[in-house]
Amino acid sequence: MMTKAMKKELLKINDLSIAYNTPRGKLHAVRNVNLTVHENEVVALIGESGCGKTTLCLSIVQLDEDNAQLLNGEINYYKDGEVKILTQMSERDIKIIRWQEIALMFQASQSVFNPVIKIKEHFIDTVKAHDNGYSRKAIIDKSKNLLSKMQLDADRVLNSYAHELSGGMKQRALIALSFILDPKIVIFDEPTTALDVLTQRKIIDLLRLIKEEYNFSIIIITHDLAIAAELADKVATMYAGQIVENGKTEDIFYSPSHPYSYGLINAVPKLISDKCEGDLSSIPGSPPDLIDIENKCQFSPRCNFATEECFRDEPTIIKVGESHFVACYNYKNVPPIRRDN
Ligand SMILES: Nc1ncnc2c1ncn2[C@@H]1O[C@H](COP(=O)(O)OP(=O)(O)OP(=O)(O)O)[C@@H](O)[C@H]1O
Repeated sequence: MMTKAMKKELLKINDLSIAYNTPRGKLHAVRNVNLTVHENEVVALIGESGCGKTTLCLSIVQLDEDNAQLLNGEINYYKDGEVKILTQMSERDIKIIRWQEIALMFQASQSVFNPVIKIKEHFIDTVKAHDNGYSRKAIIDKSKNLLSKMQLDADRVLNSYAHELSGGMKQRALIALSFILDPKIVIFDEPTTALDVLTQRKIIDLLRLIKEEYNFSIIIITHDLAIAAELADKVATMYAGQIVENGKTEDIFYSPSHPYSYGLINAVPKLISDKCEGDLSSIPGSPPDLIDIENKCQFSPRCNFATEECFRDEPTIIKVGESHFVACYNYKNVPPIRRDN
């Protein structure tokens, strides 16, 4: 059996910085990010809106907006002993990687379904676009299998138009679609946001089931820390374009070392007990303007642990434990999360 320590690296983001060109100047949406995703690992990206999570994920498959600019760094994808530098690939080559190696399901993904063609044709088109030589029958069989795994009536869904399905059914059909080419990584950006609580619960349970059966990695962006706590092996907290903390899920949720992670988790007091509800809005203040970035810890104006040096210099990320990294001068002062509250 392969232990966690032996897991191979699949994706490696090295010192990545991305800015948006705006009329006010460069908006630094992703700043010096390092992140590794291993085979079969679930990585959750957490942090308030506007911290750079979506920009980071879009850059993995070069789907950034036109005004986005890669300032620095690279993203490596490892396959069969070879490394592919995603950030240097031509549009033609990256198109082969998308869906086939790295599938994406973004916030607005439900609109991916063209309203005038049946769901069945979306599965067929996606496979055919990658020229795999599958017959129509083979694609339908595989689609049925995946849709059934998502606990949908496969025949009905395949023969429906998107508007004939509920939001939860569409979302499950999309998840099935994202697996159709056996990708090695699936990126989910807020996969359950627009859904009611019961449907959210169901989708998370199904994701966990499908995850147990297939061998792939997940990067999940979520505002819902309960989802991160439940699904992820590793959590990266983003703030003002940076990963300010990164570690095993247990470390982040029970012994966070960054005051921002601590604040996010404390904003959801029942996170690790049976009531997993809450949002990320309860840390006073708001993230900084990413155009005029000062040389200081970006979280310092909102931080209860800040000292003089936090306002003088931006801390770099350092190792504070096995697989645990943090960018904070005062990480030692951040208390563990109490489990009994
Ligand atoms: N096309 C764009 N042009 C200019 N600025 C942008 C563009 N897209 C995003 N931004 C800005 O980049 C920053 C990072 O945004 P991003 O969407 O990556 O954050 P996020 O953490 O994913 O937030 P959310 O959860 O709301 O999607 C924000 O300040 C956002 O306003």
